[in-house]
Amino acid sequence: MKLAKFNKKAEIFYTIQGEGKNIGRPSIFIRTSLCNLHCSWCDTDYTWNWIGTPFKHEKDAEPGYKKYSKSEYIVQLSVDEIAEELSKINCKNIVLTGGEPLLQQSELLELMHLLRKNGPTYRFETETNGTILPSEQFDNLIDQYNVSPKLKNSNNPLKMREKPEVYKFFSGNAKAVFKFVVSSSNDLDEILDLIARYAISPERVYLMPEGTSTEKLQAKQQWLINECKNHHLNYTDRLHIHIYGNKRGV
Ligand SMILES: Nc1nc2[nH]cc(C(=O)O)c2c(=O)[nH]1
Ligand code: SF4
Ligand SMILES: [Mg+2]
Repeated sequence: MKLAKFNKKAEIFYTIQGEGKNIGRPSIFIRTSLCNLHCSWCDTDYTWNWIGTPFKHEKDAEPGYKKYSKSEYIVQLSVDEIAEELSKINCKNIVLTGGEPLLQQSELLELMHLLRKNGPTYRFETETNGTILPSEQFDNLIDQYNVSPKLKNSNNPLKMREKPEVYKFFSGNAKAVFKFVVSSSNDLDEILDLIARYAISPERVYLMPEGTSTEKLQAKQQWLINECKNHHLNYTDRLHIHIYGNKRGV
């Protein structure tokens, strides 16, 4: 499986879930590489913004920002090697993230199989951008989908970011919760429109401010919480940013 490479090793880390329904829960994160979308504010751009690709990123304006080389930012690990890494950590809540983890769902399925066989108390969550259908076998093993539909503010073309059959699948799946990244007040109408069109129940929706610093998150907090109250949606912070800052592996 292709995982994000960090300090010459696979980006597998034990921390607390910083976002959404299980905020605060001790969890092991496995960060897969590769993504099928290219959000201009993505904070894991080292999983997709490869040298030679035409994708734009907010950080293009920063002096010294460079696209990534696959050999420096991808590490290939077998399912057995990943299971071996996980066995060293005393935690059974696994969060599959990326990039877009469902691009490698057959390998992740194998990993979940293997882990459950050896430890039936393992629990699996996957983060996903909601554009790829999980297989029936994957759906049988996963416990929770954290679906994060991408909006206009991500700068992905509509045809790539909104896959109606996939949104319908997740809307009808009781294991799915939805997490919308909110950049500005312009995003609200678009979110409410998606919730209405796909009949997503409000108690399964989390609105999360976009930002990779406490200052940026707090600037949106009061306003966004008011919108959550108005529309009976949940607010979620990005707890790990407040605790650790914008760092990898936390
Ligand atoms: N602590 C922590 N919580 C997270 N929740 C979602 C994350 C992600 O990058 O997918 C993430 C992450 O990178 N760290
Ligand atoms: S879908 Fe997620 S990982 Fe992919 S570019 Fe967007 S924010 Fe980054
Ligand atoms: Mg993240």
